[in-house]
Amino acid sequence: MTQALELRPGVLHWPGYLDRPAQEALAAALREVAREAPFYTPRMPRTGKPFSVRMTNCGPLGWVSDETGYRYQPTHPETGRPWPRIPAALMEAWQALAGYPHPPEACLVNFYGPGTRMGLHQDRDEEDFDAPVLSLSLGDTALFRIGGTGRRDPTVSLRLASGDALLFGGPARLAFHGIDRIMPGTSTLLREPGRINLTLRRVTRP
Ligand SMILES: O=C(O)CCC(=O)C(=O)O
Ligand SMILES: [Fe+2]
Repeated sequence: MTQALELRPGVLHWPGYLDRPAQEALAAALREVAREAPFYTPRMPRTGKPFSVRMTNCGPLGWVSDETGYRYQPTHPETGRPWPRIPAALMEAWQALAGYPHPPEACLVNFYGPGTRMGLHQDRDEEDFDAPVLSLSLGDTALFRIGGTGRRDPTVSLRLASGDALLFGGPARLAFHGIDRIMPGTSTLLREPGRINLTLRRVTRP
């Protein structure tokens, strides 16, 4: 396994955690996920403004957003069907990296097309903040930014490339983070230009 870099307390980065064959296998597993649970366009609470990022989920619960707010739910908001299972390779990554004895319950799958971004936010819709959030990236490199638990705290930027793993937990569990931009043409992994990010989350208290 590659060595983790600790960017600040509670934020760990494993560049190239998944090698190319593992990335290809995971991309194929995600195409299966997306066949059962198609990517959809979430909307902002209240305003209903569409996100530029498209999303789906796997696991017993999935994170969704629409006019009524952010929440976790067991079914896809458009098909009404249960989310597909979390691929085994992701469960293994959680076991290897999360340092948390209970399995993740949700895996949010984000698709960033060229030109999309994600504003600074906290992941705080979970009941269990003792568990970290584990992120894996596939496809084009992203410029990721992470700060402290205050919106105006100073931030650090890093590139998340295909195969990279990133964990934030402990003192950084509620750190503000976001994606400033996607760098086109930086990966040949996916069939279309863009980036997939997966975040594994524990939602309920065990
Ligand atoms: O795309 C990323 O690397 C981060 C995604 C994220 O912060 C989220 O889905 O909450
Ligand atoms: Fe997030």
